[in-house]
Amino acid sequence: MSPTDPVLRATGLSAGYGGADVVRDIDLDLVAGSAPVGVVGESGAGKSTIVRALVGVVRPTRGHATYAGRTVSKLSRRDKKTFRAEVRRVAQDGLVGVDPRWTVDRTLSAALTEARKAGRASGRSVAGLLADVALEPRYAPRTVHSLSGGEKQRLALAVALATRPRALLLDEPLTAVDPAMRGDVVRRLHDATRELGTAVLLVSHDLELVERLCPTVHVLADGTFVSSGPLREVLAGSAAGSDHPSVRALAQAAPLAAQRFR
Ligand SMILES: Nc1ncnc2c1ncn2[C@@H]1O[C@H](COP(=O)(O)OP(=O)(O)OP(=O)(O)O)[C@@H](O)[C@H]1O
Repeated sequence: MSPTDPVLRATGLSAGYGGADVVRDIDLDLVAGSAPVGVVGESGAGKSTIVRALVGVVRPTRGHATYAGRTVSKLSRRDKKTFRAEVRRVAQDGLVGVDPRWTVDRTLSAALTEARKAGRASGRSVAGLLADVALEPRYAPRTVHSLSGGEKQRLALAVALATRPRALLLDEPLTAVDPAMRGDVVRRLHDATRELGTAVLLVSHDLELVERLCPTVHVLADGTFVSSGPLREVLAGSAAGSDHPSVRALAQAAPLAAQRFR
């Protein structure tokens, strides 16, 4: 695979539930080392469904998701293991599969050991991972269940970073992190993913967060990407497709953000 080939690609991807498509004809490239890509759109538009289809949790009804050129839904058992280490999804409810009785230190040490076994060692330490998500060293001896919602979300990001992922799919990753803290976390996450060469997809309602991290965004409406470009241009109405009613509604629903970007 050449460095400019997409790690993850959706081509004409349609997917949904119970035989009804929620998203249609989605084209998306995530290239290692390139800038993060954002997806915004109203609640229920299908943003999470795109992420689920990219990781193979939801099977496309048309088109496909490919990982390093291979169809995600047809990966062999062995390739799936590599896929899970190299493509990490962090959703709102964050810490899936983590024992809440473990300490933060043990959780991250275990993630680093797994990464080494998978040949994905990043050279990071527990302290480095904590710093990547703006958690202070004093959190290391704390048990996972004692953390606040926002701290758990940051720990989930640190666990994902431990495997030096080729792609990180972030689905509302910082909803519980207080707004004052969010900027710092985003800055550090941005630096860490750039250093690791990780391709990032960010799905969020938080336009400020998307604007900070993603030079390019796609607006999802009626199951398809109706407008794409820098968020500033999308909200100001000067990007391709940004005269779509759903894009105008998005700009109106976020008047402060739209004003900031004007
Ligand atoms: N497991 C499921 N079975 C049936 N329908 C589902 C399932 N998961 C999601 N849906 C429906 O698919 C549509 C898209 O859901 P999805 O979670 O992808 O939207 P979203 O844009 O991420 O929404 P939000 O911003 O509120 O998280 C919604 O109408 C939702 O009710």
